[in-house]
Amino acid sequence: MQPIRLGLVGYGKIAQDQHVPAIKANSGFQLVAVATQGKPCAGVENFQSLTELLANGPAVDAIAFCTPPQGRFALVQEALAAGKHVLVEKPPCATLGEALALVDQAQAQGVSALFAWHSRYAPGIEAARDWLASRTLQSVQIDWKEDVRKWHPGQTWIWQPGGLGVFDPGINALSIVTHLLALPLFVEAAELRVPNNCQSPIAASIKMSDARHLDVRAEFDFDHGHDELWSIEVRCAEGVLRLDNGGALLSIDGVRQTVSEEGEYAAVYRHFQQLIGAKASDLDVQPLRLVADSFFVGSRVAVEAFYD
Ligand SMILES: NC(=O)C1=CN([C@@H]2O[C@H](COP(=O)(O)OP(=O)(O)OC[C@H]3O[C@@H](n4cnc5c(N)ncnc54)[C@H](O)[C@@H]3O)[C@@H](O)[C@H]2O)C=CC1
Ligand SMILES: O=C1O[C@@H]([C@H](O)CO)[C@H](O)[C@H]1O
Repeated sequence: MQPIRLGLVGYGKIAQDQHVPAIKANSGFQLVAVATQGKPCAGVENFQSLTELLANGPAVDAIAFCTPPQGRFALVQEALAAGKHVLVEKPPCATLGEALALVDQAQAQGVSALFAWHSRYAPGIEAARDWLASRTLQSVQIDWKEDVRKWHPGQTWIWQPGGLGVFDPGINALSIVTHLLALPLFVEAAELRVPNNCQSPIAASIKMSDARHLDVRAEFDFDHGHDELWSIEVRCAEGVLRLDNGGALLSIDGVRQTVSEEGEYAAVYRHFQQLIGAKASDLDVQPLRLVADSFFVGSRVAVEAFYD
């Protein structure tokens, strides 16, 4: 079977760290062209824009998007209009409206599309979801804290409108929790702590609940120490489930559980390949809705300026 000919737009940090290695390790894909505004990708044809890639580049079946969320909507629209399958990094767009429009356009075009919530593919997530399915949940505590200087060095877009600030990593925790829980979550209150030289928060506290009044709390921090804290604790009547290291580690009542050995991005691309084969799509906007609602109801607290 011929490999899926893949173009990639936005050869930046995550494309270099995760996407290109995962593509190269999956014989179902062949990376044939890159469109980027930064350094070129070795070994493939490079273009300054998606438009140029589509017009003058090699034939592609699918496009992976690793650009910042601002401006990504028009790029994905262009690929869909050209009949390409699309894999879109999180968050899918800068606004919920854009994401919903992409859902409709992908369906109308009859191509496969994936909003790639990469943290949902962490090794412990499916085992955690299976365990929780038959338990009586009482509360959820999310602590998602990392150093923006480590994970987004020099990236000014993240502090601009649409860049989400600390919700850029925090949305990963929301993508896990919305995958683990059976009922939709609602934002009851939020506090967004915004540096006085930024347009998006550096830290946030969020209180959420569901129709059964489950108590879900989240603490996000982008100015954390070098050792990340990416943990989710679910207290149930039957015991306590913890996901640590972004979902790579799962423990139940303090006992470490056996989890998948597949990495996040290997699983993301395997899923994309399966969707294309099945002429299907996977386009969940719930994590982005929770971020939007946090911005709607969140109180703003000005904090000291942030400098990279
Ligand atoms: N940095 C990280 O650790 C992770 C980032 N992500 C997500 O991946 C996305 C990108 O993040 P990073 O790679 O860190 O950002 P980045 O700033 O390192 O890379 C973005 C790339 O897109 C290119 N670009 C921007 N506009 C373009 C356009 N119109 N056409 C072609 N290329 C364009 C830039 O030249 C740059 O190379 C974000 O949505 C982020 O949330 C996901 C997982 C981890
Ligand atoms: O999606 C993201 O993941 C984190 C970090 O790379 C851990 O995976 C990053 O801040 C955010 O963009």
